[in-house]
Amino acid sequence: MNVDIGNALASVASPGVSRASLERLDEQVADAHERIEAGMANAEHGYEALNVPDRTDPDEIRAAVEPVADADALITVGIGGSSLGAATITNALDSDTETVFLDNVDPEWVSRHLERLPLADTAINVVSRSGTTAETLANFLVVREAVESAGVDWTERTIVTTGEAGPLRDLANRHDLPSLPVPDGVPGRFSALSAVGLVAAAVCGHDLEALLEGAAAEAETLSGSLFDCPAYAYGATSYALDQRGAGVNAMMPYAESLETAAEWFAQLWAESLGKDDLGQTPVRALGVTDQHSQLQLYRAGPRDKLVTFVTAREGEDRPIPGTDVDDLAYLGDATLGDLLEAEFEATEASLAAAGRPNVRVELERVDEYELGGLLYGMEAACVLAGELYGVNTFEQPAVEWAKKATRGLLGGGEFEEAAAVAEKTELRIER
Ligand SMILES: O=P(O)(O)OC[C@H]1O[C@H](O)[C@H](O)[C@@H](O)[C@@H]1O
Repeated sequence: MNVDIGNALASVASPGVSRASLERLDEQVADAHERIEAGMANAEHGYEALNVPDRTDPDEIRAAVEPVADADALITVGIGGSSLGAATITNALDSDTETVFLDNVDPEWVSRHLERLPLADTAINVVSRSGTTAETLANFLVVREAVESAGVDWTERTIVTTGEAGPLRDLANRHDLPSLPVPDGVPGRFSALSAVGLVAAAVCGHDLEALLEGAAAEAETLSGSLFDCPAYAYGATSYALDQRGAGVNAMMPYAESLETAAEWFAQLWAESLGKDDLGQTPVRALGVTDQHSQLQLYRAGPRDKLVTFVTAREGEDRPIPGTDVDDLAYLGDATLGDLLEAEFEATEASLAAAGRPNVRVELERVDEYELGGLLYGMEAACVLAGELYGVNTFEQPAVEWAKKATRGLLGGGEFEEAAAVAEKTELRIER
């Protein structure tokens, strides 16, 4: 990926970061890079995530999915980091295999999918690093029962990706299911380029080598200066803008296929950096659609936002048919791609003209290689930002509280968090 931070400079935007400040920040980037390199070299928890492209074996993943390679549909049961990476890849790329991601326990929605899908020709991809996540295990039990009721042997259609030990690992062993490990030391939100994200990609027939090569090429750019490394340029600029008041980071891909990438980014940024009263709030937007809903706020609302555009330089195009309506004639000389690009450039310029900081992340096109680069690049940007904030990027203790409370409420043990639910302060206004 390439990154253009010109519209984040103080000469353009407020908040903005001056060239001189960036140069000072670059000294901290050099120190952070040293720390990151050492963490990678020693396979330390979290830093190991940046070694994933080197450590992932595409043959092992393809062998595990071989029994379901002919599936017409794929249900991935997982949540957060065990779903969003795979969804980012498969939603971005074209495939004949329909993909469904059960990352919610809304019963009506789950049932609707199960009633609609051709269960006899559907593969099931269960993913949980811990193997204990209630939503994932509950959904898996529901899917398994539905598949059994359809007269299908679920053990022949299921692939498990999980940690070395835990209830899901036990289940995979008991039924002799094809299973893959979640690499050690790699938190879920950093695991898209391991089996966690690549099983779904393999079932859909995507090029795993290209995904990993794109990521490896991005890894090659990691260096001690933000001016030489697009990922660090993005991480450092986002951090610097947050320090100057841009506490919101709205990611706005100009490609429908990249909408899920903004969701994946939101988890990465929020769970990794949101701690110790610090962190930048990720917001999901989509170009051009959200020009007609959120742009007003981004251009004229509080000066607390960085807008991150993600664009692809080339892609499939489609001409706009001509018309004899005079006022619409200009459209007939263009393509949908021309319109998309013109709208992107106009939006970017409109934010800059209003002094609102924005950064452009450019891909050549939306394919496996470029996606691998984007996923890896944003992960590296996040790790760098975590170093600059001085937070523990790789933990998410605040998420655990609600997990314990939920478990307690369902009778899964004694948790003081569950008791706190009953203590809610009320001020009800009723009709
Ligand atoms: O992969 P799992 O162990 O099932 O975890 C799934 C997700 O749930 C947790 O609550 C964490 O906050 C996420 O970081 C994680 O990606």
